[in-house]
Amino acid sequence: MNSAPPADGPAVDVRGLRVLRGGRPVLQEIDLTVARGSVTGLLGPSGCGKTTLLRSIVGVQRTEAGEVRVLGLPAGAPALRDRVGYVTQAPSVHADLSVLANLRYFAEVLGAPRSDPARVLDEVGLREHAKDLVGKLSGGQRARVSLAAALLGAPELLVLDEPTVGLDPVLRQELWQLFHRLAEAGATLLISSHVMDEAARCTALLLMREGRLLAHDTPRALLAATGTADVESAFLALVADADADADPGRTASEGVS
Ligand SMILES: Nc1ncnc2c1ncn2[C@@H]1O[C@H](COP(=O)(O)OP(=O)(O)OP(=O)(O)O)[C@@H](O)[C@H]1O
Repeated sequence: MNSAPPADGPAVDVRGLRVLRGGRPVLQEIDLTVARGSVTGLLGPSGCGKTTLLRSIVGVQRTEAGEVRVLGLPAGAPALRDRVGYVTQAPSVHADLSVLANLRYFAEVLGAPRSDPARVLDEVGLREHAKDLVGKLSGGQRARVSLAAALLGAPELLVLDEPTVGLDPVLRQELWQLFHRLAEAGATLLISSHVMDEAARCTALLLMREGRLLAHDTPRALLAATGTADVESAFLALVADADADADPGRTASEGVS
């Protein structure tokens, strides 16, 4: 008999994930869970594999090995379509339609309530721009239209790829407040960033480097474990540890030279 997936398991459960892109391994031995209701930050330098990991979680990335489960189901399962919202780095909204027309269109496709476009417009602070053509908006405004589209239907998991890039500090702060409001209302947020100072705003952190997970902890526990005062220093300490583990001879020879 098929039992229903547990509603209290992790929002995301990744085991032994390995991904090749262009014939090269870009994710290796990734094991992680994302707790329901968390605001989890996925941090790491440009090119370390953040987007590839997010794509694997939303089920649009071909994987080589391992298992990715989302809300108890295999990543990309049709039943997850309206339960997972995904915002890519490139705006996925139509430039030649107004903001509201875009949101009405996506609401229709998703079968979201008719009142949803107005609700999400308010949430991202774009109500005054409802009638503007998306193509005439600023980059930051366009990014918020993509975010609004992902909020339609109130998905349980939101996967956001660098949602605050190019936004001014006030807007960034407003968006982080929105992320926490959504989490308090029961959603789970997985948010990538290469800006380490955004880490402190997360309830959990995944630190990545060169296709591997370096750490998975709360910001506070990470600072305590590394004896550092900020996440950037913690990251550098973890990198130094990982390098020493990978090449103990280097540290030893550095010690005698
Ligand atoms: N379509 C592709 N074909 C081949 N290799 C790719 C492709 N897309 C990405 N890669 C490679 O995969 C690796 C991981 O890329 P990915 O976009 O996941 O990193 P990222 O951490 O999200 O980077 P950024 O912060 O710059 O967006 C990089 O080395 C990149 O060059």
